[in-house]
Amino acid sequence: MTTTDHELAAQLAVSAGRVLLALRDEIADVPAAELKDRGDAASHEHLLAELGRLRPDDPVLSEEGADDPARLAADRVWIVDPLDGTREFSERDEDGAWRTDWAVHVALWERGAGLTAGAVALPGRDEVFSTAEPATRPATPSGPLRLAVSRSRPPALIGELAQLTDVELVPMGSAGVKAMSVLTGQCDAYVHGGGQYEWDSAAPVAVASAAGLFCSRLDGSELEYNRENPWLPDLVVCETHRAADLLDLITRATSTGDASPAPAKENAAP
Ligand SMILES: Nc1ncnc2c1ncn2[C@@H]1O[C@H](COP(=O)(O)O)[C@@H](OP(=O)(O)O)[C@H]1O
Ligand SMILES: [Mg+2]
Repeated sequence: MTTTDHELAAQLAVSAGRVLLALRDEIADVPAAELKDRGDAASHEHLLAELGRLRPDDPVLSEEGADDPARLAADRVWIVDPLDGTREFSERDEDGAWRTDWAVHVALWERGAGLTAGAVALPGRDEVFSTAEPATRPATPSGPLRLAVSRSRPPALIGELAQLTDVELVPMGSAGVKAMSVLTGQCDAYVHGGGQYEWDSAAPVAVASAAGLFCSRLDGSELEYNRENPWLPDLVVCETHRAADLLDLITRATSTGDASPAPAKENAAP
């Protein structure tokens, strides 16, 4: 039986997560920097090997690999972040348990259609969200807007939003974990500005969109993938009915200026 792209995205995100958990068990005592580097590399190698075996004609855009110029002419490109929330993967909480707010992202982009399949695995929680089985966001009680926000580098924009409306900030690591927190109802929105790359948001946006959530740039424009420069610095994920009000709020917050200039590319083409 052939595996669909939806199923493959989910299987690969889960199997890369297993590689990461096994590696961390094996080398738990190494310094955090080494754990991060070896985690990034092991998951990347696993994903590249499996995609090479199972989808040999499709180029891959990975945070951890040299950019493959062939992707710009390809009709199908896998966009993967082998370990999103790398910092959190290497850290323990105050009780000494490993943090669980890190993810594996696997997405498929197709020419003319955009993101068509994807999966976000949260291996530390034994969870996977994918386009194979789109989830439905549960109804949540009304109250302050619960915003998922970076725990290590919250964008200036978030402080400006908090001046304009009643918000509850919910800090956590990983773009995938934050986007999935909107899907599970833990948060009402994920708003990010100031920097990110296509691999940080591709799979979360594929999964969130398939589940009926609204996803766009901060100015409400479409998120575009497989661009020559993978810098994609901002993002909104929320329920559809909140989108107009939230984008209006973001416009008012950013009118005071939260410019996010593109840095030099970190994984420039060879
Ligand atoms: N200002 C910025 N510039 C570049 N990347 C950023 C960024 N802010 C967040 N990111 C990336 O987005 C992901 C989620 O970050 P955060 O948890 O802080 O929200 C992380 O991916 P990686 O862990 O894959 O590097 C992080 O590197
Ligand atoms: Mg990332």
